[in-house]
Amino acid sequence: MSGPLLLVENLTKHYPLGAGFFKRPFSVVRAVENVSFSVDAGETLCIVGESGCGKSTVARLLMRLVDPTGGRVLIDRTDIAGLKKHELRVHRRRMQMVFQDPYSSLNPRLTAGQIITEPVENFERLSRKQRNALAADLLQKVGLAPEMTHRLPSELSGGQRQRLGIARALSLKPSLIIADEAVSALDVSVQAQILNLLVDLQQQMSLAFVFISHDLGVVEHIAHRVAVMYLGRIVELAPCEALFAKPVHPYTEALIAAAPVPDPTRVRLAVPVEGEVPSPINPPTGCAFHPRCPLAVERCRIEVPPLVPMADGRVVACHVRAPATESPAVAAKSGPVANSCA
Ligand SMILES: Nc1ncnc2c1ncn2[C@@H]1O[C@H](COP(=O)(O)OP(=O)(O)OP(=O)(O)O)[C@@H](O)[C@H]1O
Repeated sequence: MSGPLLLVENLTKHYPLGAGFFKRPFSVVRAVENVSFSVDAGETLCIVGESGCGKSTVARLLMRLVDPTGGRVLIDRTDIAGLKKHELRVHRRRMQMVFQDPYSSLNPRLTAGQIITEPVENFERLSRKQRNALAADLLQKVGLAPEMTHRLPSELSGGQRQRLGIARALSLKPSLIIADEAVSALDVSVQAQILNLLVDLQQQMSLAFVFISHDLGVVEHIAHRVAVMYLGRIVELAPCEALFAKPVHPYTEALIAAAPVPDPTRVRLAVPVEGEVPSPINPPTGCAFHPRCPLAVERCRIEVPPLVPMADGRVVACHVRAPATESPAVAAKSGPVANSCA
C-alpha cells in the first residue's frame, strides 16, 4: 500500500459552551485548530505539550469518539467521517487505544483472559480452546505468565494492568495504536519496561503509534517524529533527534529546558517558559505563544504564523525563527545535546 497509514488534514474541534437564545453557544473552546500530520506503518509519532493544549482531543478525534468541527482523518486513504456505524466498527479493528489509567479502563469483574479476548469475541464466536489459546498467546506477547489469565485486575500491579491493556489493544491485530499518556501513571522503572515492550511489539508487528505524552523523557525514548502542540495548534513537527538536538520553536525550546535532565553532562537549553497556557476560550491574537515568548515581535501579536518547512524535514510555526518569507534553513541558536531517540 502506498501513502501514509494515517493522514490528518486541518483537524479542528471547537466545543460549544453553554446555550443562549436559539441554542447558540455562549462561547467555544478552541481545543484543536487546523492540525495536520501523517503517520506511516511502523512509525511512532509523539504528540507533546502542556496540559490543555488539545492532545487528548486529537486522540478522541482519531478514534472518532468525538466528531470534528472541521478537517478530516484518513486511515489507509479512507475518510473515517464517511463511515456508517457498522463500517466504523469494522474499521476500529485497525486502530486501538491504550489509556492512561489501566485500572479504570479494565472491567474489574472480568478476568485477565476474558478482558483480552473480549474484543475478538465482539466480532466472532470462539470455542473455549480458541479463547484459551488466544489469551495465552496475548499474555505471552506482553510478557505476562499464562497463569495470570484467571486473575482479576485488582490482583495485578500497575505495570501488569498496563500490559493487560496493551494485550487487549493487540487482540484485534491493529495497524495503529493510540496511546494517551499510557505510562504516566507508572513508576519510572515500570515506565521503561512498558516503553521497551511497545518498541519490541512495534518491531514484531510493524505497529504504528500515536503516542501522547507530556513527558519529554518518555517521548525521547520512543518517538520517531514529534509534534509539539500549543493551545490547539502544532507549532513544530520534527524528526525526534533533530527536535531534541536543536529545537527551533521557542516553545519547544522552553519545554525541553523545563524537562528534568537525568544526564548531568547534558547541556541545558534556554530558560524555562514562565506563566500559564492562556484559555482556549479566548486565545491571544496572532501567535498564541506570543504573551509568553521572549522573542515576540509586533508581527507575532497580529498574524498566526503558518507552519514553514525547514531544510532538515521539520515544520515550524514561528515568525522569528521560521519566517514564511525568508529562507527556511533558519537554525535555532541553541547548541546540540546528546539524545536517545528511537
Ligand atoms: N467535552 C469538552 N467540552 C468542553 N471543553 C473541553 C471538552 N474536552 C476538552 N475540553 C477542553 O479542550 C481543551 C483541550 O483539552 P484536552 O483534554 O484535549 O487537552 P490535553 O492536552 O490532553 O490536556 P491534559 O494533558 O491535561 O489531558 C481544554 O481547554 C479542555 O478544557
